[in-house]
Amino acid sequence: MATDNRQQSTVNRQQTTVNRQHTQTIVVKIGTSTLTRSTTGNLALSTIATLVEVLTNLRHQGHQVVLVSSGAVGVGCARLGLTERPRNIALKQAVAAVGQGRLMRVYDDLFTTLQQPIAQVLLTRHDLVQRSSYVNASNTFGQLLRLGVIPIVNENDTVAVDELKFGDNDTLSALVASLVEADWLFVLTDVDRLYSADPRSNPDAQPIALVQSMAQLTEFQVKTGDSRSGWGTGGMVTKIEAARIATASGVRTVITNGRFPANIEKIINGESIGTQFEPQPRPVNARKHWIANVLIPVGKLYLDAGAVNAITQGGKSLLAAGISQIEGEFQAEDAVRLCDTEGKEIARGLVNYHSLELRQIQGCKSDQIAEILGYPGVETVVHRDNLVIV
Ligand SMILES: Nc1ncnc2c1ncn2[C@@H]1O[C@H](COP(=O)(O)OP(=O)(O)O)[C@@H](O)[C@H]1O
Ligand SMILES: N[C@@H](CCC(=O)OP(=O)(O)O)C(=O)O
Repeated sequence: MATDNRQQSTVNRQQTTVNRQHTQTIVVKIGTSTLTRSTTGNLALSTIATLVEVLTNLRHQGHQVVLVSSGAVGVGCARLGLTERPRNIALKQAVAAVGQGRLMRVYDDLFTTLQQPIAQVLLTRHDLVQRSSYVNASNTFGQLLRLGVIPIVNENDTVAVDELKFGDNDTLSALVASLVEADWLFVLTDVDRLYSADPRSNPDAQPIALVQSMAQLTEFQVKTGDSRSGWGTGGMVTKIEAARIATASGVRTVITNGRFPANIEKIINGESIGTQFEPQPRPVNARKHWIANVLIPVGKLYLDAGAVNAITQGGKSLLAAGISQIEGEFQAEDAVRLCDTEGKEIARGLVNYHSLELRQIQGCKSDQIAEILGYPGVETVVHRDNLVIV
């Protein structure tokens, strides 16, 4: 009997492994340069139709799929006869409102032809920096995926305020991939892969097939410049940043040409197309991962050598006594960078004091805090539960 149970549990384990291999969560990001024709600004219908077919096929194979689609501004411009991306924020936000509806109409028509339900999810960074709405968004994605729906995500451009913007959908796609604990993130663009330099201006740039760790990019001497296609926003810089966030969340990331969506399936099946970034182990502590990768640090604390050592080697909380200098204005519970004496970031965390209070108690012993501030403050400036070594 015991042997039977053991055999059954081995079979179950094997079954789970097989199921896991078969059921993967795949996030695909498509940029404006792939969605639209650069000459007219019109939608590249054949590319979009092929993408819709590929994503629906992946669903039929049992995978969970999320599409992060840019294009609201580009499509809105084409609809309104504007020939370049508006710089004025209010105009851009108005144009995005025109384009987003049109974009979803096209997706819904195409996916409906294949009986694939979709959902529109518009997010701002603000939605993800609040821990409660981050968890809420995660639950909503979970439900949509269990219902077999393909969520189509974009930044909520019409309401996003400058300070709390993703700004580019590459970063948004990485944060979504992390949120849904994806296995794959495909960043589709108008070049076939990452090169050692921008291939538009450097014909000798070398293609890069595999990046095992982000440190290798320095080794390969990758240059990204600030070049981007006519309608794109981030260029290669934001795609690499997306790969950094996603791989740190345990998500295998691929940069590849969006003109051939069928390559997505080939890549999942092991073909070497595009540039693949190998994932790190999935973080065990979701809250610390959120602090390190989702929050935007608003201040900088310089620490003395003793504090650096206590935090990095001793796993201790940060005390006021170890702070030598403070940069920026922040509220209690904002994210701040913790730096060594040279200004190199060593950790990130949620600070327990307003910057004005912290300036009064920096360098002081914890038992002096109550007297200086006139009320008993907390002992730690950044508690170790809210602190992540970077
Ligand atoms: N090292 C590099 N390797 C590949 N492409 C690069 C590199 N540096 C810059 N680029 C540029 O990045 C562009 C893609 O970014 P972008 O225009 O923002 O596209 P998307 O609209 O797909 O987000 C490419 O057309 C290319 O010219
Ligand atoms: N939210 C914007 C996306 C901007 C953006 O990141 O564009 P892209 O560089 O083409 O992926 C839009 O829908 O136009």
